[in-house]
Amino acid sequence: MEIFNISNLGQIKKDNKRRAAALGFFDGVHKAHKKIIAEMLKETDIIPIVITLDKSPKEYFGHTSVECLTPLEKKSKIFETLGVQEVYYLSFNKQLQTLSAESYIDKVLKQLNVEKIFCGYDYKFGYKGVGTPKLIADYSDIEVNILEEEMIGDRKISTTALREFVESANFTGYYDFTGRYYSISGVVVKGRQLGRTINFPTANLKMKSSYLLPKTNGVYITKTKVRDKIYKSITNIGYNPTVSEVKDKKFIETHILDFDAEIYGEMIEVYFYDFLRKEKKFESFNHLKKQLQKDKMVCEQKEI
Ligand SMILES: Cc1cc2nc3c(=O)[nH]c(=O)nc-3n(C[C@H](O)[C@H](O)[C@H](O)COP(=O)(O)O)c2cc1C
Ligand SMILES: Nc1ncnc2c1ncn2[C@@H]1O[C@H](COP(=O)(O)OP(=O)(O)O)[C@@H](O)[C@H]1O
Repeated sequence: MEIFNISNLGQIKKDNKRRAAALGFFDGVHKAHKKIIAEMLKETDIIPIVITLDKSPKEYFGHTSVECLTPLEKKSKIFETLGVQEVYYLSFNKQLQTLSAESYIDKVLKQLNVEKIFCGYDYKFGYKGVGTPKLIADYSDIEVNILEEEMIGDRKISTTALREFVESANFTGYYDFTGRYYSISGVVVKGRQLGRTINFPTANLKMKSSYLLPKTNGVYITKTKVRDKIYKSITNIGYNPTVSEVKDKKFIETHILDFDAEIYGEMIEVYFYDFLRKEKKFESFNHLKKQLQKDKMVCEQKEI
């Protein structure tokens, strides 16, 4: 799969390849997103591509980073496993924000020889979001395919639903709506080096992107992918009140079961399965150690 980071629309070069494009922001890549992509992939004689943004308009207008479910790298990996051949991340900058809906069709869709588009019923684009799938059909010869609202039970499949699932630690809900357990990736960095002194080394995660996290600080039953293998793990999100008074920076650290290797600087991925308990301030480090032994036992016994 090829990835194109487009900071200026002039970078999109005309060629003679015919394309079908899935359009949208795709945060979380849920089952409705996957259906849009699957519909596109039924077109076998034409290159299947995704055209999306490098950041959400909300992030652009709010001038802050918004925690997301699938930062670009993760999103790209998912697109690749689904069979997408090209992804275009358009920089959401002044040029794109002020581009009229018609110019978007001319400078992006037509320039890429897009013959068919696939999108959700609520897809909007162009300056002030006035562009709709209907406008594409009226303004061009491009075939427009719209996926109507998809439900699971009585709930609409949406990124909003996924965000609620993550924040409230409803990881089975997230799984049901996406087909994947929620995961975050990061590099292992040095901490206080205390964990090993109680036989609980804990890999401290430094995330490259800003992920949405469960709201409650505490311990989660997780699995961790390290060096291409997956292990059970117990992961704490919080301020480590037993060893620290300050609350300026949240730590995410995981003790990987049945694993023993130095992994500083390596990339790991933590998949969330269940909430175990809230983070507590213990009387002593030894009391924390006893609790960690219990946490580990629960994790060992849990079928995940
Ligand atoms: C599964 C797990 C549960 C934890 N629970 C708590 C807790 O309830 N309270 C707390 O203060 N710290 C908790 N911690 C964080 C520890 O304080 C921290 O891992 C320890 O101080 C070692 O830190 P280090 O990696 O910087 O050496 C937990 C860590 C893990 C991995
Ligand atoms: N089972 C394990 N789980 C997590 N980290 C492990 C494990 N075995 C070895 N390690 C290594 O030990 C480090 C954590 O030890 P710790 O004493 O908590 O140090 P730090 O405070 O730097 O995190 C990890 O970053 C990793 O390199």
